[in-house]
Amino acid sequence: MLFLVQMEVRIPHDLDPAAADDLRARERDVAQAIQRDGRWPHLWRVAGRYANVSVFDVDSPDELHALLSSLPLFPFIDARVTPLARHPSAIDHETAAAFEQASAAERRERR
Ligand SMILES: O=C(O)C[C@H]1C=CC(=O)O1
Repeated sequence: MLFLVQMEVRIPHDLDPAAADDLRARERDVAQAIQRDGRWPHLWRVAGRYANVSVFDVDSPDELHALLSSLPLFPFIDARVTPLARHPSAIDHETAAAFEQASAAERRERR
Protein backbone atom coordinates (compact mmCIF):
# COMPACT_ATOMS: atom_id res chain seq x y z
CA MET A 1 0.00 0.00 0.00
CA LEU A 2 1.26 3.42 -0.91
CA PHE A 3 0.81 6.42 1.38
CA LEU A 4 1.61 10.05 0.72
CA VAL A 5 2.98 11.56 3.92
CA GLN A 6 3.47 15.30 4.25
CA MET A 7 5.64 16.12 7.25
CA GLU A 8 6.15 19.51 8.85
CA VAL A 9 8.99 19.56 11.38
CA ARG A 10 8.87 21.93 14.36
CA ILE A 11 11.82 21.53 16.70
CA PRO A 12 11.32 23.83 19.71
CA HIS A 13 13.63 26.85 19.54
CA ASP A 14 14.65 26.40 23.17
CA LEU A 15 15.85 22.82 22.68
CA ASP A 16 19.54 22.48 23.52
CA PRO A 17 21.43 22.80 20.17
CA ALA A 18 23.54 19.69 20.88
CA ALA A 19 20.37 17.69 21.61
CA ALA A 20 18.81 18.99 18.37
CA ASP A 21 21.93 18.01 16.39
CA ASP A 22 21.83 14.55 17.97
CA LEU A 23 18.13 14.16 17.09
CA ARG A 24 18.79 15.13 13.45
CA ALA A 25 21.73 12.73 13.18
CA ARG A 26 19.67 9.85 14.61
CA GLU A 27 16.76 10.80 12.37
CA ARG A 28 19.01 10.61 9.31
CA ASP A 29 20.23 7.11 10.27
CA VAL A 30 16.70 5.79 10.83
CA ALA A 31 15.31 7.49 7.69
CA GLN A 32 18.12 6.08 5.54
CA ALA A 33 17.63 2.56 6.92
CA ILE A 34 13.91 2.69 6.02
CA GLN A 35 14.76 4.00 2.54
CA ARG A 36 17.32 1.20 2.04
CA ASP A 37 14.78 -1.49 2.95
CA GLY A 38 12.46 -0.09 0.27
CA ARG A 39 9.61 1.16 2.43
CA TRP A 40 10.36 4.88 1.91
CA PRO A 41 10.81 5.17 -1.88
CA HIS A 42 10.36 8.96 -2.07
CA LEU A 43 11.65 11.66 0.26
CA TRP A 44 11.59 15.21 -1.03
CA ARG A 45 12.32 18.46 0.75
CA VAL A 46 9.60 21.08 0.31
CA ALA A 47 11.54 24.05 -1.02
CA GLY A 48 11.77 26.86 1.50
CA ARG A 49 10.26 24.96 4.45
CA TYR A 50 11.43 22.52 7.11
CA ALA A 51 9.01 20.03 5.61
CA ASN A 52 9.06 17.03 3.35
CA VAL A 53 6.79 15.14 1.01
CA SER A 54 7.26 11.39 1.18
CA VAL A 55 5.82 8.21 -0.24
CA PHE A 56 5.85 5.10 1.93
CA ASP A 57 5.29 1.59 0.61
CA VAL A 58 4.03 -0.54 3.50
CA ASP A 59 1.53 -3.32 4.15
CA SER A 60 -0.86 -1.45 6.43
CA PRO A 61 -1.66 1.81 8.22
CA ASP A 62 -0.39 0.15 11.41
CA GLU A 63 2.99 -0.51 9.79
CA LEU A 64 3.11 3.10 8.58
CA HIS A 65 2.35 4.37 12.07
CA ALA A 66 5.05 2.13 13.55
CA LEU A 67 7.59 3.53 11.06
CA LEU A 68 6.62 7.15 11.60
CA SER A 69 6.62 6.82 15.36
CA SER A 70 10.08 5.19 15.23
CA LEU A 71 11.54 8.42 13.82
CA PRO A 72 13.58 10.27 16.46
CA LEU A 73 11.96 13.55 15.33
CA PHE A 74 8.46 12.06 15.61
CA PRO A 75 7.49 14.18 18.69
CA PHE A 76 8.19 17.29 16.58
CA ILE A 77 6.59 16.17 13.32
CA ASP A 78 3.10 17.03 12.18
CA ALA A 79 2.36 14.26 9.63
CA ARG A 80 -0.55 14.29 7.22
CA VAL A 81 -1.20 10.90 5.71
CA THR A 82 -3.08 10.25 2.48
CA PRO A 83 -3.67 6.69 1.22
CA LEU A 84 -2.96 6.41 -2.51
CA ALA A 85 -4.93 4.41 -5.05
CA ARG A 86 -4.03 3.87 -8.68
CA HIS A 87 -5.23 6.52 -11.07
CA PRO A 88 -7.04 4.94 -14.03
CA SER A 89 -5.35 7.37 -16.45
CA ALA A 90 -1.83 6.72 -15.16
CA ILE A 91 0.27 5.38 -18.04
CA ASP A 92 2.67 3.48 -15.79
CA HIS A 93 -0.09 1.36 -14.27
CA GLU A 94 1.47 -2.00 -15.17
CA THR A 95 4.97 -0.95 -14.17
CA ALA A 96 3.67 0.36 -10.86
CA ALA A 97 1.73 -2.87 -10.24
CA ALA A 98 4.79 -4.99 -11.08
CA PHE A 99 6.97 -2.83 -8.84
CA GLU A 100 4.47 -3.07 -6.01
CA GLN A 101 4.29 -6.87 -6.30
CA ALA A 102 8.09 -7.16 -6.43
CA SER A 103 8.60 -4.93 -3.42
CA ALA A 104 5.87 -6.73 -1.46
CA ALA A 105 7.60 -10.06 -2.25
CA GLU A 106 10.97 -8.56 -1.19
CA ARG A 107 9.46 -7.33 2.08
CA ARG A 108 8.00 -10.77 2.78
CA GLU A 109 11.42 -12.38 2.19
CA ARG A 110 13.08 -9.96 4.62
CA ARG A 111 10.72 -10.93 7.46
O1 LIG B 1 14.12 16.63 7.59
C1 LIG B 1 12.94 16.21 7.55
O2 LIG B 1 12.18 16.46 6.61
C2 LIG B 1 12.41 15.33 8.67
C3 LIG B 1 12.89 13.95 8.60
C4 LIG B 1 12.57 13.15 7.43
C5 LIG B 1 13.67 12.51 7.03
C6 LIG B 1 14.75 12.95 7.78
O3 LIG B 1 15.93 12.60 7.70
O4 LIG B 1 14.33 13.89 8.66
